[in-house]
Amino acid sequence: MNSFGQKFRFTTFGESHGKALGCIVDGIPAGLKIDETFIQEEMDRRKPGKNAFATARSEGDKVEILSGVFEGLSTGTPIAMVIFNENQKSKDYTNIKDLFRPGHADFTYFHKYGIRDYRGGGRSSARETAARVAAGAIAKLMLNELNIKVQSGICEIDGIKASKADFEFAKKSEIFSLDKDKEDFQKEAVLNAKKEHNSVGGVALVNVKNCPIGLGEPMYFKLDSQIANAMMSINAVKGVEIGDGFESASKKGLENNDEIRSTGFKTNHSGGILGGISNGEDINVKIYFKPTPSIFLKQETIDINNNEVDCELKGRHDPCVAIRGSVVAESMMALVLADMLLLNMSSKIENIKKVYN
Ligand SMILES: Cc1cc2nc3c(=O)[nH]c(=O)nc-3n(C[C@H](O)[C@H](O)[C@H](O)COP(=O)(O)O)c2cc1C
Ligand SMILES: C=C(O[C@@H]1CC(C(=O)O)=C[C@@H](OP(=O)(O)O)[C@H]1O)C(=O)O
Repeated sequence: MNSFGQKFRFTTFGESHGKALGCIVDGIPAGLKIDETFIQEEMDRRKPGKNAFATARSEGDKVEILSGVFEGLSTGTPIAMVIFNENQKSKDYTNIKDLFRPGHADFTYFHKYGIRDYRGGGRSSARETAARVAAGAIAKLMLNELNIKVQSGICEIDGIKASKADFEFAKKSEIFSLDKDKEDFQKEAVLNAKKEHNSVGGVALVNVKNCPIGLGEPMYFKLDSQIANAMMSINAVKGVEIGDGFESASKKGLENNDEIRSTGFKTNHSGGILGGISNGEDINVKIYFKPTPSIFLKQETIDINNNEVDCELKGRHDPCVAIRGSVVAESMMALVLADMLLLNMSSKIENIKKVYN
């Protein structure tokens, strides 16, 4: 078992078809107001079974706080939260008991551990990300105290790219699309893939406003390396871009540099991070999700005895994991920033103010 973070630490437990999942969050200063309504709102944004664009598995994802909170305030001791599974229906998964689903973690889990919870992938199911969102909500409550805002949305589905990033619209969109004009095309792509028993990939954008200058350790715990680590730890994430990301490699220096004025940077190609340290501009990160591996088309695979067999899946699956994945990415960003704030607070406390406003 491992945990995430150095000062704001969390670890999760539980399986998709087990009794419950949850997390333990440690390192939160005492006296933080723990708004349970806000935690639940965050859970509701990610939870499955809400609409045609998510898996049909219906879960309430109600969070119960077991420890670390007294009279609505954090006590400075570990906060444990539990979410009971309600809609496991493990009989749906008997057909995958002995075979490895192409694109999923079955093959590697089996070979690494010699035992595998085949009920929907067990620990490898992104059901685990419910617990991350609960932990991320606590991180957000801390960030809110410093007016640091983390938001996200979908900028691309099946190659259909948003040409704007309207986070207010994304909050209302069923698929969290950042672009009102592209939303219908993106939705159509998801529904078509679903109709064809297939799946599509997508890209989420996470944006941070009011991040103070100075977060990030300059060598081995650079802010961008920690963000990349956090995002790549989410199921199905295959790439992370900071600022202009991969496009920077094909630009000239003059085009890519962000010129500096007394009022701040003129542009933000760097995505708010220079030398592994936040520069006070918005942090922008793109997260690339592959298409859902569990699809309902016939595929070739092997079973645990190395026999070549056909794989024909049943069950309930997201047609596009990027949609709910964007909420998870937002939570992971909040967790990284909360950790970095606590890590850098003692030496950088005087910098916990935005210089340019
Ligand atoms: C929010 C979210 C929901 C997901 N839902 C499904 C799903 O319904 N079916 C599925 O096969 N994979 C789903 N995945 C992806 C798998 O969990 C993931 O591909 C698998 O664990 C293998 O890991 P890897 O893709 O990171 O290599 C989901 C991922 C996320 C982030
Ligand atoms: C249940 C959730 O998502 C699940 C993520 C997932 C996967 O393979 O990642 C597979 C499906 O469920 P199961 O584990 O039952 O096969 C999704 O429904 C959830 O997000 O709460």
